[in-house]
Amino acid sequence: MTNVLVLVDHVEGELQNTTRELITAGRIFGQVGAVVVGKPGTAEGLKSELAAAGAETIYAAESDEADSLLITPSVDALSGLAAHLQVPVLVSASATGNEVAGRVSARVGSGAVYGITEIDAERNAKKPVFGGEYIVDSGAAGVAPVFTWQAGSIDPEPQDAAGEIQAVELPGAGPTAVKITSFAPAEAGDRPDLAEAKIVVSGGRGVGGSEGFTDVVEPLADALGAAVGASRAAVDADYYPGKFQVGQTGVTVSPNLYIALGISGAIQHKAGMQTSKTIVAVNKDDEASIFEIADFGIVGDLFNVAPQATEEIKNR
Ligand SMILES: Cc1cc2nc3c(=O)[nH]c(=O)nc-3n(C[C@H](O)[C@H](O)[C@H](O)COP(=O)(O)OP(=O)(O)OC[C@H]3O[C@@H](n4cnc5c(N)ncnc54)[C@H](O)[C@@H]3O)c2cc1C
Repeated sequence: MTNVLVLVDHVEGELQNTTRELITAGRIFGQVGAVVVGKPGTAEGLKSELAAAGAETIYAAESDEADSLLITPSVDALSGLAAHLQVPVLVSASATGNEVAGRVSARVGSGAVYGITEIDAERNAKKPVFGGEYIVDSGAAGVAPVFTWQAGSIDPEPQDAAGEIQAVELPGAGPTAVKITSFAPAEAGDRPDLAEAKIVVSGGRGVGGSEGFTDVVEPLADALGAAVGASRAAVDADYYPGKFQVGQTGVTVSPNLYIALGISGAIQHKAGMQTSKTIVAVNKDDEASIFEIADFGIVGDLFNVAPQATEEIKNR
């Protein structure tokens, strides 16, 4: 029996940590069914990890073209299962996950709530709004409400489960389906993925230029094994590439530790990092609004503070 469906995030068969979070959060409803969409054999490859994470059933929605049809196979698999089982659906609150959620909820005629950080057994969810200034209690009507889950909102708690695989048939691609004809993997580098990183070191306009990122922000990030982020002002000034922008129009992060270097703390920046567990800010303006949400604030020149921190961390 499945009491909640979770869409499995994987990259070419490599399980993403968000799935462990979704399974942990979904357990509040009872038994978790994990939906794997991918090429034939993907579910078998993920079976032991998903069972260890707590998936009772693994729905294998597999086809040779599953990876080349954008999100359509995920929507087909989830909406078919959700309509049949009539249970809530949990998906990551990524750009892809949010789009899947919207389409599934439209197909099954149930509501959707985006970017939640908590949910209870009665399907009441909490979600931060206005940059985390307020927490809204939200519900979604219908037999199979869809919720997108903000990464980093729960610590995964593995719990052995059966992980029994059940095949799910995917409809073939219709004539209007968009097909991906080739993939060119982005250069990932050695740092952790920004959205999933446990520690993020971000630089703002105060970093002063791309060399400030190379000489100050990146060394601190590397000493901590952290991802690097940037404010929009830093991105707009070409200090750092746009894919690293944190905030309302960038990536939303919720790491254990967020270090803001030379960032003023505009509401649009806070929107993407305010739920971080511990926030450390370095700013030479003691009235910068980033200090309102910082757990530790250092009023000082980041070019003095950050390199000292880097050296101290390296010496430990
Ligand atoms: C629709 C919309 C969407 C937006 N989306 C985003 C978004 O997703 N992400 C985002 O970040 N912004 C976003 N913005 C922009 C946002 O409003 C701010 O303009 C931006 O966040 C400011 O970036 P900043 O803090 O780096 O720059 P500034 O506000 O210029 O702050 C720089 C800070 O650095 C400090 N500083 C300078 N030199 C030093 C030094 N040597 N040592 C220590 N501190 C120093 C200064 O005191 C200052 O506080 C958005 C805006 C709009 C209108």
